[in-house]
Amino acid sequence: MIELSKKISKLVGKTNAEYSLIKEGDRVLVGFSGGKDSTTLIHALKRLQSVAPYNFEFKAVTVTYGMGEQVQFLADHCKEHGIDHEIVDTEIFELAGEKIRKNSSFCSFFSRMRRGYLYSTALEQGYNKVALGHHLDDAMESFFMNFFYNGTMRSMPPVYKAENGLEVIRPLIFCRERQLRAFADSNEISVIGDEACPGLRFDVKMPYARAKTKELLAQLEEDNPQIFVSMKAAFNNIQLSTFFTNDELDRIDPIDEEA
Ligand SMILES: Nc1ncnc2c1ncn2[C@@H]1O[C@H](COP(=O)(O)OP(=O)(O)OP(=O)(O)O)[C@@H](O)[C@H]1O
Repeated sequence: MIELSKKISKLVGKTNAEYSLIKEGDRVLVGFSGGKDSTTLIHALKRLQSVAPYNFEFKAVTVTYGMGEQVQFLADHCKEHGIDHEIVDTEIFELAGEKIRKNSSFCSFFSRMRRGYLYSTALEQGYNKVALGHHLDDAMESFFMNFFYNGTMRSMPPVYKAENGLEVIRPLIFCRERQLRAFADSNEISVIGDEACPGLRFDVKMPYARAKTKELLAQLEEDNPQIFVSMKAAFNNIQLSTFFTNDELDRIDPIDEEA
């Protein structure tokens, strides 16, 4: 029997309610890589399905890249736990060699292509939402990577509407990565490692920015264990008029913090 911690199921329930992620009648396609995050996600949704006062459907979908990946064990895992599952086989790996844009990281190329297959499968099969297993550490890392290396301030919202009309939801967005790792470990579920990005098989630009940012946040958290609490609060407390965007400036600042 799979044990989902109270903490995770409470966080998922709360996030779901606060952002109206899943509602009555929703059909949710879940991106299931077999990593610890999306493995937790399918079990968290299974649990939500059993306790929520409304009905919704979901199916786990695994996209393969055409690299001869062995994913039958993921189908077996879902079958064992009564979760619908489908494998979508693609040739992304072959395409990557030909089509990758200069200076774009291979991991982001794979991620974009994979997302495309998840979207088209959802649309073809009448799903209205796509759920992904991103968590709070992902949101913060992504924010700081963009901040430090890409000159933009952006992160990962709990929900957004894609151009094709699908809603993309992230029910684990307030869970810490270590909680998801603990879930997989304590249930002795064999998961695909985080280094599974197929881009790492090419001798090209590695995800240096992510590794550096992860390391930095871990160091900062050692000194200040509350740092993620503060960062999460900050994401709900954005004061646009204190930045440099001309259109957002108030012009009159009653308390000049820097004075
Ligand atoms: N091969 C795949 N097939 C289907 N969905 C995927 C696949 N790879 C990733 N996803 C989805 O995209 C999300 C983000 O992918 P990313 O590679 O950044 O995840 P990760 O942090 O390694 O997560 P996970 O532990 O779930 O693999 C995953 O949590 C999952 O929902």
